[in-house]
Amino acid sequence: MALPCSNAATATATSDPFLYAKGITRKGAEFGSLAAAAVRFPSVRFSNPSCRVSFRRRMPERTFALFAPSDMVVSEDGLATTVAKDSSNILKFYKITQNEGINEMAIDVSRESTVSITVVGASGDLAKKKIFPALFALYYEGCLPKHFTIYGYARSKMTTEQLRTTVCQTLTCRIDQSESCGEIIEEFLDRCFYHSGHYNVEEDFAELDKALQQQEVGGRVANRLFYLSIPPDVFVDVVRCASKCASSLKGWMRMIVEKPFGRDLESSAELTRDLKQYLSEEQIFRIDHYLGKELVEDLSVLRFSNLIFEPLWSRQYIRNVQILFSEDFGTEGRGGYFDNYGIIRDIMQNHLLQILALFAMEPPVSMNAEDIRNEKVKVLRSMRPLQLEDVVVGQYKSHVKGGIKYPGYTDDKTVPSNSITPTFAAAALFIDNARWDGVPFLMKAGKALHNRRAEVRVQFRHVPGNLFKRSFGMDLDQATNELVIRVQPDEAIYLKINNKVPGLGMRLDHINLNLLYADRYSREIPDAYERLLLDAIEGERRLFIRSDELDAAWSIFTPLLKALEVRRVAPELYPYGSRGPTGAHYLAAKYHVRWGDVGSEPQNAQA
Ligand SMILES: NC(=O)C1=CN([C@@H]2O[C@H](COP(=O)(O)OP(=O)(O)OC[C@H]3O[C@@H](n4cnc5c(N)ncnc54)[C@H](OP(=O)(O)O)[C@@H]3O)[C@@H](O)[C@H]2O)C=CC1
Ligand SMILES: O=C1O[C@H](COP(=O)(O)O)[C@@H](O)[C@H](O)[C@H]1O
Repeated sequence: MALPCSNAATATATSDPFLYAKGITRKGAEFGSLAAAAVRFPSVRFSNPSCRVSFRRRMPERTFALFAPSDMVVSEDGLATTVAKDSSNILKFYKITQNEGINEMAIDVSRESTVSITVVGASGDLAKKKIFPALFALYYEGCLPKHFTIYGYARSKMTTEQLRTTVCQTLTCRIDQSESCGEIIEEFLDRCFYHSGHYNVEEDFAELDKALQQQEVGGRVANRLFYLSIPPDVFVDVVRCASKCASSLKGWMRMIVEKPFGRDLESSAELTRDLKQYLSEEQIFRIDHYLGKELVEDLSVLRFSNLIFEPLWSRQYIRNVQILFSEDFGTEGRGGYFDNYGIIRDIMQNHLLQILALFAMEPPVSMNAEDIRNEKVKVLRSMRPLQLEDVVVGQYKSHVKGGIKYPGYTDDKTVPSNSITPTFAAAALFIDNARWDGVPFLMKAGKALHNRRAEVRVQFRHVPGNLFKRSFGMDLDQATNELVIRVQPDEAIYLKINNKVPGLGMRLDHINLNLLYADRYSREIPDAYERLLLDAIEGERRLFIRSDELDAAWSIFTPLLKALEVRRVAPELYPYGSRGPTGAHYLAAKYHVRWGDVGSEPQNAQA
């Protein structure tokens, strides 16, 4: 459940023998109604900045467990003293909460354990671009455990100094605290090391293990997180070598696995089978970084914490849902990878489908990982496998604009010149359940389009017997409400409504009720990888993909992917920087839909 960022968590004793915990969780929620009786230490104040608090529902036991460190700061009056460790390291608390049911409260005090994070594939693009910067941002925000070490691992020969120099070039500081930023970067880099080795050689991982042990000092529990930022064909080798030769003896071992998880249902199931020879499902953290995006996480909050939305969230009021992704650049530098996958596997089967699942699932029993993932699996399993006639594919071709020549997809040297891999796709999907029967869920994803954007657009039905239809002219579609959740850039939620233009006449205006994040929230939105890395360190699985979810996702797309390949369906060519193939409009028209991202937006839709 909600995990607070270390320095935001405080728990203060009220009266003996009760403990009252109060703080702001990392997710921004306040927790305060947690009261418990401490059996051993009646009044405790957790003022340790590296102390982390989590609590989750656990029925039917009537105890809270608190993992107490030997050096936890404990005091009746807030002053620090040291507490002796009890033999089990566990303090028991009885629940007194009225509203929350029975909770387990666990304090994972990082001073007791170390975390070693090994970025496998540290010489690569993702490691440099996303993983190291995200780890630094977490360090900068005080969210990493007190004792941590980061190891880069790859075949490239590099010294620790060289890794630090490379990583340093990618680090940026959050503006408001820039004064001591150089110092913080230095501190962070001091914790970064590099070890060169092959991905399939156990001895190399045994050497890594020794190197990790050198940092894991102080007799603390040593936890290990591996981030597999490597091509998928070496996933299993690394998992085998790491689990045999570099797993943690006393603490946990977790593996973050990057996509692609296979190419279809069979290869994905095979990958899962192979990984499970060495790891349990609980140790596998399949990452889909879209789940770490602020507005994607907000979908559940929007739906389930606002009375006004959930009653409208069905076929009764919603005409269609559109999940859109566009990039204004091509596969530059990643053509070799991309050509083997294409846009449907790269974006639709994972990122867009995850958004769809969160959008369309039934309310979960709780916000716990398993409850949410159960609902996602259910809705995915209610979806019809995608048919060839409900898909349009495209590929970008070169285009000259303003005297600049933009390359076509097949101009990339790593792409075969006769490639028919789609760089664009539009699809109409259906969920055969009571809530969504007959509602088209349209997806559109493309590279080298006219803009970079990801958004969900919910188009509502026409107002029955609309008294104002004469004011709208012939085009009633233009007058229907539309809710837009803009994931990026310029995060926003806005609702298109009709409003009377002030004055003596009766003229109607389409206008937005607008929540632009930049206007409302001054805090910088964390990168998706920050949230996901922190969750993996904390063992929070809610934003990671479970294996049955993955199977359900592949079942929807695999028949289509096979049909495209067997029939060698030629993509419709579209110019680099355009809005994509015109076929997408015919597909939408087939279901009486107009793409919401085409045509004019009300004036106040922009950030
Ligand atoms: N880059 C991105 O934006 C995204 C990437 N991903 C996924 O993350 C993972 C890493 O991506 P990215 O960093 O771009 O990948 P890279 O192609 O940059 O590969 C990462 C590292 O893996 C090693 N490597 C590359 N090719 C091979 C090979 N054929 N056999 C063995 N090792 C190889 C190289 O290290 P060395 O030679 O030093 O061993 C390389 O530096 C991939 O699974 C990718 O699909 C997912 C989302 C976005
Ligand atoms: O997973 C991937 O995502 C990126 C887009 O991510 P974003 O966070 O920048 O929107 C995409 O470019 C890449 O092809 C794909 O593999």
